[in-house]
This record gives sequence, C-alpha cells and structure tokens, in this order.
Amino acid sequence: MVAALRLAAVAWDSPTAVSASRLGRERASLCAAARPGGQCCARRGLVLRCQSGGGAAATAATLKKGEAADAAGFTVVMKFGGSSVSSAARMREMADLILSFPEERPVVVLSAMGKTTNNLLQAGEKAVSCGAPKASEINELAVIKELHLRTIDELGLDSSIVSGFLDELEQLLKGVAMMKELTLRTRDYLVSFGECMSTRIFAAYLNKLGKKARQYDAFDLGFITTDDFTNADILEATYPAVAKRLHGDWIDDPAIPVVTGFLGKGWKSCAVTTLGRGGSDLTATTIGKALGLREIQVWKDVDGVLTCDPNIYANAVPVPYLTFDEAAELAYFGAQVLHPQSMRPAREGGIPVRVKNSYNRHAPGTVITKTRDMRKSILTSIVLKSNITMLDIVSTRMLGQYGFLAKVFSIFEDLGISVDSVATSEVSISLTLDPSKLWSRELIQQELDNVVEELEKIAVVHLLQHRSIISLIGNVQRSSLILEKAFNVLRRNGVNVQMISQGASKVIIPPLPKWNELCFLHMAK
Ligand SMILES: Nc1ncnc2c1ncn2[C@@H]1O[C@H](COP(=O)(O)OP(=O)(O)O)[C@@H](O)[C@H]1O
Ligand SMILES: N[C@@H](CC(=O)OP(=O)(O)O)C(=O)O
Repeated sequence: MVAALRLAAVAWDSPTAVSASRLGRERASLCAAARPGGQCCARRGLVLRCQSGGGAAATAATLKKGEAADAAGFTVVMKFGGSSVSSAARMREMADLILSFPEERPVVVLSAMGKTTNNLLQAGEKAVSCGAPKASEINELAVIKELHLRTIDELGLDSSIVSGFLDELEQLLKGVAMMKELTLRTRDYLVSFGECMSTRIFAAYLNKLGKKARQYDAFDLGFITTDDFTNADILEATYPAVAKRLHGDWIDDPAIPVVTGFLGKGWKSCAVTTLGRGGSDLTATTIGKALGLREIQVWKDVDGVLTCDPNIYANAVPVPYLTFDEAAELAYFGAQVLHPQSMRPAREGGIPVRVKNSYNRHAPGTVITKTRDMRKSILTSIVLKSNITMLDIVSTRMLGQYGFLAKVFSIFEDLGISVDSVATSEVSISLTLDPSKLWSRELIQQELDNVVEELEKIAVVHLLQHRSIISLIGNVQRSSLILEKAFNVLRRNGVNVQMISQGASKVIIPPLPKWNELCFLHMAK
C-alpha cells in the first residue's frame, strides 16, 4: 500500500508561440564529438534532421529479454545521475566502477554533470531580461564553462571536446537575450547541452583508459518523442530504432555506448525534447526494454529507494524490494529518487531495476520487480508532495450526476490540465492538480482562473492553494492498521485531513492543506 499527503501543487508553463526557427538556423553549428578513432559527428541546432513519419529507422523489432545479450553483447544499462558524474574525480570513480564489473557489457546512460541542468535553466531565465550585451556575463554560464573545462583538464582530455558546445551555448544565450523570450522548445535545446557535454567527456575518458566507448545523443540514436517540450513522452518507434542502432553499431565495431539521458527528438518538430526533470531514468529503462537486457541499474547518491526523503527525515533506511507499481506510485507522488514514467518500460519488458549508490557500490540497493512477497510488508514508504492546488467542486445540480462528472473532467481536458488525485460524492468532487504540467507562475494563475470560471458555470468552486499531500505506500491488506497509526500521528500534531483517496493500484494513501489542515490523504497498494 502507498499513502501520500498532498497540500498544494503549483507549476506553470508558457504556451508562448514557438518562434525559435530563426534562432535555430543561426545557432545550428557543427561541434566536435568525441568518438572512437577521433571522428567528429554533427551537432544539430534547434531543428534536427528529420525522417518522414517520425518513424526514424524504426524497422527492427524490439528484442526479447536475453536476445540482445547474445546478439550484441549488452547485459545491463548503467545509468549515472548528475551527482555521480559531478566532477573529474567522480567520473574517474564511475569509470572504475564500470570496469570493476568485467563480466557486464553495459550501455551507459549519463545525466548532465552535477547541477548543470539547473544552471542552464537559470542562465536561460537570466538571458531573457539581461540584454544581449550582458548575456556573456551571466554567472551560471561562467560556472558551466569552468566546471566542464576543469573536468576536461583534470582528466587529461582535449578541450575541443566541449569548447564548441560552450561557444554555441553562449551564442544561444545571446539569442535568447535578443529575442527576450525563452520558449519551451528553446529551453529544451538549452538544457540538452548538459548531457551532450557530460557524455562526450566520459566517452573520451573511457577511450583514453583503453576501454573503447562510443558517444550517442539520444535524439540521434532513435529516441522519438511527442512534441511536448519539457515533458515529452517516448513513442513506441523508439524501441526498435534504438535496438537496431545499438545492435548494428556493436556488430560493426564493438564499443561501450555512452548515451545522453533525458533527451529525445520530437516526432513532428524534429527538435530536441526533454523527458521531464530526472528523465535520464526513463532513458535507461527505455534502453533496457529496447535491448531486452538482464537488468537496469540506476546509480544514485543514496543507498537505494529509502523509506522517505532523507532531506526530511535523516534516519530513512533503504527499502530492499519494491514492485514496479510501488515504485511508480512513489515517484508519481513526489519521491525525487525516480522519474515518474521510468517504471513503465521496465514493467513492460519485465526487466528488473536496481537502484544503487555510486558512493557505496557494495550496498545492495533496491531491487524493483513485477511482484514481491508482501506478507511481512506493512508501510513501505512515505512521500510528501508540497505546494499542491486543490479544488472543491460542488454541483449546483443543473446537470445529473453523470453529466456533472463528465462535464467537470471535460473542462480539464479542454484546458489541458492534468488532475492528480480525485475523491467524489454524489454531488461534489475534490481534486488536486498535477504541478508538473504547469510551468509559468503568471500562467498558472491565469489557467486556474480559467478552470474556476468554467467550473462555476455548473458548480460552486473553492480553490485551495499551498496544500500538501502525504502518500503512504504500503500493503493494502493492512490499510486499517496503517491508517489508524497515520491518523493518530496527524491528530497528535494537529493536522486536519481535507481529502483522502486510495489509488486504483491499491498501493497508496493521499493530500493535506497547510501543515495543520490535511487536505487529502491518498492511499495506494
Ligand atoms: N524516498 C527516497 N529515497 C531515496 N532518495 C530520495 C527519496 N526521496 C527523495 N530522495 C532524494 O533523491 C536523491 C537521489 O536522486 P537524484 O538526485 O535523482 O540522484 P541523481 O541526480 O544522482 O540521479 C537523493 O539524494 C535524495 O535526496
Ligand atoms: N539532467 C536532467 C536529467 C536527469 O535525469 O538528471 P538526474 O539523473 O541528475 O536526476 C535533470 O537534471 O533533470
């Protein structure tokens, strides 16, 4: 069972018309890419080379589990997050870690170094208002340059591996400053520099160590996505395309693939897309499914998935086993440790996911599989999601019950806003909104105003902001025990629950308003 406490969700998005094509043409340039044998590959500008129908070489069938290991020699995906590749020292350790498993034939997936993605986003925000002459002086740009050049230097590599990217990045920020806007599309292109650089550095370093490696940009490898910039979904064509390319390259010239996490190519726009924050986990599980590998390893900076966020409760301990459903609920309801969509390919491919600590490689970590023995399990994990927006919608009975529910959800569909958790009675609905679908602060209020205005045509609406959701993920067979304990704690702490729901997956409990008024307690299996 899973339980979650939600207080309030706030997120925003800018549907600003994409007007980056000129910028794209201006910025499209060729940058050196570290490849075995010193070859260079072309880096795309905002618009990538596109194939008809978005199918992108999707001719091979996805390999069944185990087939790829025989055919191409790959056995596992090893994904290293930003904290695992944050410096030259960390990159050395990760190379050593990979080489310490000589029996494995890994596909390596990397995130951007350290906080690079955050720095790129901040640099972009600053560029919008700083004016073109000042764009080169943005502090985050200097931090990014310094980190990558220092890493290259400390690893004894050639600065040309990243210098083209750094020049292009500066140009791009000047372009943003000139345009005075940062569209979602440009934002994705901007953050792609992080993964493009980290993978090139790491592949070059492995090559320097004599371990043949080949760098891949996911958007060239076959990751085809929807055109939902900043939060794109992976399309089915990705699996056969990725399998065909990795397999074919291995047969031609065996080398460890080092793939950019987080990135894809929009099937209509052919532009760089990103899979949402933390999306490299999804890249890893997608490759695992595409190649039918034995295991997907996700290397983090903690000893696996913990009983709760260690930043909230320092004594959190690792959870040894989870099911895909539990892990997905946990991630969806706010645990930062895994990307919410990342379990789907692993579940579909039946490939175990192991969450490991790159700072403590011998710790067993968490193994995530389809099923597990739940007999001794009570409460597995607690997740907090803050800054939740909640709506209480009470029917004015102008429509019948069916008509009322249908109308409410069609309003959300029309406005493109995702609903997170729902509790209903005959004449009312309480629901929380998914913050990840909303991006810009101004727009969120505008969008909320639109929702409320539409809903008020058929209902009395109360908008509650700055709520939180506590999700309790646990054994639904023990739900009464879990809820008894949870409510005792909440009562003792003066927290009033405003909404309760249990996920259909039967692994979660949910949200609360401010800390002393729980708006919703969600429970899932
Ligand atoms: N339930 C949880 N279990 C483990 N880590 C959690 C949990 N909730 C939040 N976290 C945070 O997630 C971080 C690990 O994920 P992440 O930052 O994505 O690592 P990386 O960037 O290296 O992939 C931890 O450092 C921890 O602070
Ligand atoms: N670099 C991206 C993608 C990612 O997955 O990062 P990490 O693995 O460090 O969470 C981000 O920061 O969102």
